[in-house]
Amino acid sequence: MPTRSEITYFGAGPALLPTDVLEKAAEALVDYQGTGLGIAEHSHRSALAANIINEAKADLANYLDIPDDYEVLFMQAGGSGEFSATVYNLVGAWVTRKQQEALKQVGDDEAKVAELLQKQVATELKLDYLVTGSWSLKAYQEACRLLGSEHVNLATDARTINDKKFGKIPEESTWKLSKDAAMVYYCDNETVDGVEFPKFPDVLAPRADGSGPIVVADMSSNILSRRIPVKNYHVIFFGAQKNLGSTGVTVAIVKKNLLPPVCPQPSPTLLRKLGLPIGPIVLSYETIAKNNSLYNTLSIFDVYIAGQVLKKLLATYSDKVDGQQAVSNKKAEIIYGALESRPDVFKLVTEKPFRSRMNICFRVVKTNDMDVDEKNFLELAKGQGLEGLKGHRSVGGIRASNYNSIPLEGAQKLAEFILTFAGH
Ligand SMILES: O=C(O)C(=O)[C@H](O)COP(=O)(O)O
Ligand SMILES: N[C@@H](CCC(=O)O)C(=O)O
Repeated sequence: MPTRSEITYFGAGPALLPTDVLEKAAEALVDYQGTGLGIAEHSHRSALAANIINEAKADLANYLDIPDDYEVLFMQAGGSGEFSATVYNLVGAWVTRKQQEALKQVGDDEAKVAELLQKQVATELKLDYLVTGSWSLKAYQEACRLLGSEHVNLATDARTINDKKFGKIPEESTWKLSKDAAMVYYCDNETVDGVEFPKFPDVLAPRADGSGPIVVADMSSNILSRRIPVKNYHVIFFGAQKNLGSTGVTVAIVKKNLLPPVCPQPSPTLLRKLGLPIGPIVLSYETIAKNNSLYNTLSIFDVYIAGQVLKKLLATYSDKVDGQQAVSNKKAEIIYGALESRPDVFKLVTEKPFRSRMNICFRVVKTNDMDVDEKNFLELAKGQGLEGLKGHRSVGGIRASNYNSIPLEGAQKLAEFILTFAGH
């Protein structure tokens, strides 16, 4: 049986966590700070739980330079829960904005306001989706399920320019963005398909006066690995189980102008009148923010692990996320470099400018039987302690997930294995 130190785990999520964080968490699970009780036993409403939440929030804000006009929320329904949460909350915010405008236009007459809003919902309510991989596709499908596809605009579908497969991002000039969309949604890094936006899209940038598209991004699999212009977004969400911590918490970074007092969610009565869906209370950003992430029982143990990972990142990199970004880029370069040096054996799935630094997807063609070659690759890799390299079941192939906890030596070891496997 291999020991932990003999394995480099390239799984896509849940992913490797730093060993010292796990050792400390294991102690905390039995006895947290000499209290005689474990961290998963203490009340989530205790002062120590509040400290853990507040420190994790502050450390995340520090590491990513999140401006003061954003709220950090710990939520619980995973990335998939956020596919729904973003729809409910952003549609609600759109209705509130239109309601505020209608009040100015027709005065305080409830029936007239509702009538005007009904017309606007029918003719103007649109959510824009940039579909560049399996996860943004799922988010798009969820929006269609909740709202009806007449309200969901597929602003771009990357498969249309790549032989019906994901692997490229269409030119921004071809995106069909709606006027005044309730949100423009995209997934910054597609875990399954290995596609990452090289930078924030120019066409979505805010104007000089701060106005512009309402941008929402899923950063589940590349958060904490590069600097992001937080101020360009209204919502950034991510599951913890790749770069942040253990499965069980999902973070939403929400711009405060989506929350009360600026933008309270519409009443359920109004939403019912408008025929719009009413979200579960546990997915309401407003409710979670009002309760400092403790509307209902939260796994403080998972927040604690996330907090410890952040403390380790802050202690390792004096320049915070920039330091990690340099290391992440270097590790990706090492692995891609090895693969690119043997195009006769390895076929990279993603076009170069859009290659994910986090999920490196490729096929192995050494003989004329790819299945056998890939099985062989995985088996030999495992023999070297290189695990978790199997591609997602929906697409097959090989995928090396290069998250923050993979050390530089781990990337080097994989690169050496790649070259040895290719042979002469
Ligand atoms: O984006 C990914 O990669 C993911 O793994 C999803 O965020 C996972 O979603 P959930 O399983 O947490 O719903
Ligand atoms: N996040 C993982 C697992 C997703 C799943 O299969 O549910 C992946 O993209 O590979």
